[in-house]
Amino acid sequence: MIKQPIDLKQQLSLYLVMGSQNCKHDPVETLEKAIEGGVTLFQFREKGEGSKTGEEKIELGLQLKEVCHQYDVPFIVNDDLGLAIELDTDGLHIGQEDGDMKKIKDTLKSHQLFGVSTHNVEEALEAHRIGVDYIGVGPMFNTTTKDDIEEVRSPVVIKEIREQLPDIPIVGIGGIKHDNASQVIDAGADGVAVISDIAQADVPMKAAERILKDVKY
Ligand SMILES: Cc1ncc(COP(=O)(O)OP(=O)(O)O)c(N)n1
Ligand SMILES: Cc1ncsc1CCOP(=O)(O)O
Ligand SMILES: [Mg+2]
Repeated sequence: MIKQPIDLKQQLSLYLVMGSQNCKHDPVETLEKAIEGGVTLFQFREKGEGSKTGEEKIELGLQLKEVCHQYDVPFIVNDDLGLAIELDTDGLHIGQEDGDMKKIKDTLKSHQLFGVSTHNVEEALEAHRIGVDYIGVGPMFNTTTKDDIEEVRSPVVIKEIREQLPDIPIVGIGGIKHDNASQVIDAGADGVAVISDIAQADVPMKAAERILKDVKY
């Protein structure tokens, strides 16, 4: 367990979401270099074609958690409540289809952050009512990284959610790159969540630095 963030909004600034299937280079090295480039939060999303399962997934999760903790970056796991408990992660991120939000929240330990994906104002209001720590909103732009995405929303949906929920920590996701990240921040997000622009980069540290320049806090 690491110290919980002093300011979660600040920790959301540059949220790297990644599994081994997303990486051009070795995932442990990719994460380390990306953190050196400024990544502030990490989500282990080992999912889809080419991803690891079973013991291999657990082993990689442990290695990535260790890297995160060397740099005081919280380690969040995607989808997998069992893994979040087993690895005693710093948090869990789930989507609308990933289970009963309230029950999952009640199962997590008090130090564990709870993030939920939302696509519109109604889902965001419900997540807020349940008491999630932050919401992911997307897809902001076109992406080929995830097959089963909902329709592209654009940063306008963040503006709408922000008007209703002035204080909730928000991170945008989906097709975010260095040349469009500022649109997401300008709409009211506290940060951007990124997969391919960092994990597929030739030099992940430079890619992270480049996006971070557009993310003010
Ligand atoms: C920060 C963040 N926001 C949204 C998502 C997407 O979650 P979900 O809709 O459950 O899809 P999968 O990632 O599980 O395929 C996310 N992972 N992180
Ligand atoms: C996990 C996820 N959820 C909504 S879009 C998306 C994929 C984001 O990947 P990329 O940053 O490569 O577009
Ligand atoms: Mg999910």
